[in-house]
Amino acid sequence: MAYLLALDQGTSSSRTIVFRDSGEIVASAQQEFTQHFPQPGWVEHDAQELWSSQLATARAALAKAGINAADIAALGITNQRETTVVWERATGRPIFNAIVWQDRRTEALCDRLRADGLAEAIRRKTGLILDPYFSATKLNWILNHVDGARARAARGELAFGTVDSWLAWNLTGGRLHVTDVSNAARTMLWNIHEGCWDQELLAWLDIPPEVLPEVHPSSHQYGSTDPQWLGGAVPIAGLAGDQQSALFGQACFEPGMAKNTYGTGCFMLLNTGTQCADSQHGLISTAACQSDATRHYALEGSVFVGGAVVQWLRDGLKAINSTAEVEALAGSVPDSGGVVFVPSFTGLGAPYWVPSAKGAILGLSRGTTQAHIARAALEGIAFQSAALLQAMMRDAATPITELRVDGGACANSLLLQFQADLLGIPVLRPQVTETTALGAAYLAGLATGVYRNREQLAAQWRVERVFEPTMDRAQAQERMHSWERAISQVHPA
Ligand SMILES: Nc1ncnc2c1ncn2[C@@H]1O[C@H](COP(=O)(O)OP(=O)(O)O)[C@@H](O)[C@H]1O
Ligand SMILES: O=P(O)(O)OC[C@H](O)CO
Repeated sequence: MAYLLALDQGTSSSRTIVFRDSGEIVASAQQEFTQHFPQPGWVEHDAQELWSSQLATARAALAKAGINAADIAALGITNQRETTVVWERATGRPIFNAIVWQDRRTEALCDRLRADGLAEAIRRKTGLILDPYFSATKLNWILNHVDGARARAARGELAFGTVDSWLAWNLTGGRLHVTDVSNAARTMLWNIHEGCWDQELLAWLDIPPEVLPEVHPSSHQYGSTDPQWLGGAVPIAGLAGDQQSALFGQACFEPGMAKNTYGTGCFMLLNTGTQCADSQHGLISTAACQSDATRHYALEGSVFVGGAVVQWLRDGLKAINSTAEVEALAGSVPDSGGVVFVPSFTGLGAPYWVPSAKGAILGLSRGTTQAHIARAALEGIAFQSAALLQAMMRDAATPITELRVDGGACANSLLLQFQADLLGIPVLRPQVTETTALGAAYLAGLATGVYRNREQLAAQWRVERVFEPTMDRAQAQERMHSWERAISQVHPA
């Protein structure tokens, strides 16, 4: 029996999980960190806090499991993607807060690139829709706004990385400046067809190549942790963006298999195999996890506010004391009473792509209570995900017959039942819903010989509950229409 350690650096919290090679959870530790909102539409994290909270949870998880570094076969890192860190190579100090994927400050730069007619060329090279979401414009912003950064970057004094790079750098005491294909694909600087940093993109985005990390497959022997951190050297053998990692952890290895992760945002990914699909319906193409020289791809729909709307019910509206309470509150009324909640607090992502959209609660009446709003908030998560699946079904070569789900908000059965009702296909919740972390553990285990192949991993996937659609299809369609009407009010065409 072997143990694998997964470091899962998410948007809302840092988490570490110790897995047995069977995929069973042995112990876990989690720590929230500060969200900084310096201006409307801006979202930042303190990169040092990301690292210190991640390290604290790694140590705590090992202690809870009663094991030490020598017992760990390998560790994998998975992370919130696109979030951009720039640090000094000499000192390891970040020169600015991490600019988080949700941050919209680079909208004007995106508009300029669009006006220059570059959106389509960027989409062809990267699979991405030109939007502030991705790292490139955030990196450009840091280089332009931090005193002296541009000159220092050109001299090779600065390193750029997504959060996986930043953690790998710190874990190895500054020996490794690396990332994997699934993270590189989110920067908008990586050519997903050729598998390389793209010189034209670097020129358009004004990024000096000196800042870039080395890129490897997601399952790869990257190096070892500095013994000072975990009490011994542990091989780092997996890096992956959290959503591609979840696709891997859900064992969606065959083309046509899809998963939706309900975390801070919602991310639906469909495996398209070795074919890079070209979406006609507002989805993006992205690199899936890679374990050898063969490139794999996924179609993705990204919803910027998913479970975060429940945090807003807790922290903003103060309708609940804990996120777990939302199910009981929403379940205390039979329906949303005509309320539709569009939770686009940080713009609308796929398939609409409206960076400037704001959230809205529509259909209020004298009878509306917090319970109706809570229910409409959960429905808003499901409506956004259903719009993604509809787009995916139109784009996909093969029909999607079921949806595997995971992430913090998938604990909510009311949400998943409504999701199945809207979609008209079964929604499958696995026994291990920490599939993001599991994917990273699997990638690390594959690179170090703990596992032989993907088939062995697929055999370990177990369902906990299947949510079958029960709603009449005409009613489901009418509900989707009410959602689309609300969207057109938030964002008049
Ligand atoms: N019972 C619940 N119902 C709905 N949402 C929930 C529930 N429990 C947690 N959440 C939401 O799930 C999110 C956390 O999920 P998680 O997968 O840990 O996110 P991340 O990886 O983005 O940090 C939070 O936004 C939280 O509000
Ligand atoms: O931290 P999560 O789970 O909300 O995931 C964030 C995504 O990676 C952003 O693209």
